[in-house]
Amino acid sequence: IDQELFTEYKFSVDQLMELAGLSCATAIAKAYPPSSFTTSQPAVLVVCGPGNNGGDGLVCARHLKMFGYQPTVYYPKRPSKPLFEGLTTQCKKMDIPFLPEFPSEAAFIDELYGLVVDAIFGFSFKGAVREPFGSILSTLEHITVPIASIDIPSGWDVEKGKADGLQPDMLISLTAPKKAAMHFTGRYHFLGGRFVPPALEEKYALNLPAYPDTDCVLQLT
Ligand SMILES: NC(=O)C1=CN([C@@H]2O[C@H](COP(=O)(O)OP(=O)(O)OC[C@H]3O[C@@H](n4cnc5c(N)ncnc54)[C@H](O)[C@@H]3O)[C@@H](O)[C@H]2O)[C@H](O)CC1
Ligand SMILES: [K+]
Repeated sequence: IDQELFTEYKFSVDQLMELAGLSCATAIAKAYPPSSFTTSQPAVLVVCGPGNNGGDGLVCARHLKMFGYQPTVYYPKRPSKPLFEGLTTQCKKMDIPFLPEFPSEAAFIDELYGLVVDAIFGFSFKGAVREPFGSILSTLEHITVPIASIDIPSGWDVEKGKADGLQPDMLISLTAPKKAAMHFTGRYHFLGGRFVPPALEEKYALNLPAYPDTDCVLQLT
C-alpha cells in the first residue's frame, strides 16, 4: 500500500509524512490536552529514529509546538537527505530544542516530561535492535510517564508484537492498524493518515472505519 501510494498514486513522501505527523499531534492533543499534564509545562520528549517513522516524529513535534506543547527532540541518527534536514531545520527554527544525549536514567525522563512520543521505528523494523536504539528502548521500558507510539510500538515485530517490549499508553496507527496492534493493551488507540484513496482501500479490502466529518484522526479504543 505504501509503495503504491508513491508509485501509482504519485504522492510524495513529504506529503504523506506531513499528514501522518499532523494526525499524531492531533491524536495526542485529544488524549493528553495540555491541562492534563502534571509537569509545570506540557513538556513532551519526541524520540526520532533513522527512517520515515522518525520523520513523522519531527512533523509531530512541530505541530505539537503549534498546539501549545513544549516538545524536545532526541534525534541521534540523522539521514543526510533534504527531507529530514528540512524537517530538522523547521523544528529548530520553531525553538524546539534537540538533546545532545539521551537521558541516562528513566527517572530523569519522568521528572522532566509528561509524555514521550516514540517515533523510533515503524513498519520497516527488522531483526535484533542495534545501538544506540537498544539502550534507548531499555530506558523507555522503565519510565512511568505515558508513551505515545507512532504506527507501531518500537522494537515490536510488525505482525507478532513483542510481549516483553515497550508497552505504550497510546498507539497511533497510520493508514491502517498493523497486525501487531492486536497486542496493544494501552488506553488509547487512534487511526490517522487520512490519505488513502478509495480505490486503493477497495483493492486491498482495508475496510477502514469512517473518519468523523473533517477530522484527521479517529479514536478506535
Ligand atoms: N504510507 C504510510 O502509511 C506512511 C508511513 N510513514 C511512516 O513511515 C514508517 C516506515 O518508514 P521506513 O522509512 O520504511 O522505516 P522505519 O522508520 O520503520 O525504520 C527504518 C529505519 O530503521 C532502521 N532499522 C531497521 N531495523 C533496525 C534494527 N533492528 N536496529 C536498528 N535500526 C533498524 C533502518 O536501517 C532504517 O533506517 C511507517 O511506519 C510510518 O510511520 C511515512 O510517514 C509516510 C506515509
Ligand atoms: K514507533
